[in-house]
Amino acid sequence: MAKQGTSSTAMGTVAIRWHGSRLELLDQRLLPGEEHWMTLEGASGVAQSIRDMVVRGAPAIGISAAYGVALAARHAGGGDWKAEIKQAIRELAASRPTAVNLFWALQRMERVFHACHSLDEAVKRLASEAETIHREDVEANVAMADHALDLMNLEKPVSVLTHCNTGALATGGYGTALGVIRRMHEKKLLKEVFADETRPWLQGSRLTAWELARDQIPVTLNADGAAASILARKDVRWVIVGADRITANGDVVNKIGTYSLAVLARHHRVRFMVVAPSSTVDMSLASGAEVPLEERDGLEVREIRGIPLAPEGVNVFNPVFDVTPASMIDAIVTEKGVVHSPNITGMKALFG
Ligand SMILES: CSC[C@@H](O)[C@@H](O)C(=O)COP(=O)(O)O
Repeated sequence: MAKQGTSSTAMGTVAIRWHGSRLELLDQRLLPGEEHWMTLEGASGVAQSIRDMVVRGAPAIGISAAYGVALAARHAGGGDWKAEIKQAIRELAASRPTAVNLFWALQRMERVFHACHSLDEAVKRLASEAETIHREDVEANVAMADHALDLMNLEKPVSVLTHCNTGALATGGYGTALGVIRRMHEKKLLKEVFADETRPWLQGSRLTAWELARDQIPVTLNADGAAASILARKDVRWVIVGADRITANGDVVNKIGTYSLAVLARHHRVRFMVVAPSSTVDMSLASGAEVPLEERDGLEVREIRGIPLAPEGVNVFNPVFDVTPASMIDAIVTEKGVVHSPNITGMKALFG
């Protein structure tokens, strides 16, 4: 079922709405042209929505999956309800491989599930845990914006460049890297924000430009290939991006193109900041080389909404994430604090 509605609330743009017995997701495949909400009543629909990128962005995927588990409990048949919920968790875990927030949120839900003695208890406690995960994500975003502003220590407005979409659409609200940019704007410390269009899925042009324009934050959109020239000519002080997984040595896995930006930033002596909640940190993996990097259908590169951009059937390599080595990053900002010049020691000091 689908319906229209507004994605603006008193706290700004939102993309996830929970109503107790159903979950509503703003269909990000259709932005910026159409604001269309999908209504999900079961975990399978939520898993499909994550796979198809109705909802995307690491924290938003985790939050949606948590609500998916809550829905599974609510609609469990009453017979072997435990088996039904376990199956839902398995299905949600198989939706996308890279963002660790998905597995982190499912583990939290699983812990609560294992402590429940009846279906009634599971229905209540799983819904409440999903709401807590959602609320804590927004709180983390606000805290990260504070830490990032302290780190930048700005005395006058500066220009920044960002990649992909890390805003309210990608999180529970406010955003990670885009939350920092939002806060810079609120404090009149933002001169100009350049947004990479982010081929092939166009999270920058379709989502970031839409979200910033909607919140009346001026944005300048650029083709990904223009980033080098912008860093060379436009007095950009910081490149600010999000993450899908940060490993124990401080390597950052994020949207394809992040690594190239880090190389460019280093060449132009522009500082490079990664902003992500601690739910994105995976201390169980030693380095980015161990992270499964999702590859999606070549159709995403070959065409846009049915319009061919390349010869039919041409071979395409479409990895949608890359690994930025820790050595190329100036700071990782989380709600727990900042890791400067990340390495295993700094990561362990903050994340154990
Ligand atoms: C706060 S969102 C951080 C990341 O998830 C974001 O930069 C990103 O890479 C999103 O990828 P996507 O494929 O759109 O889910």
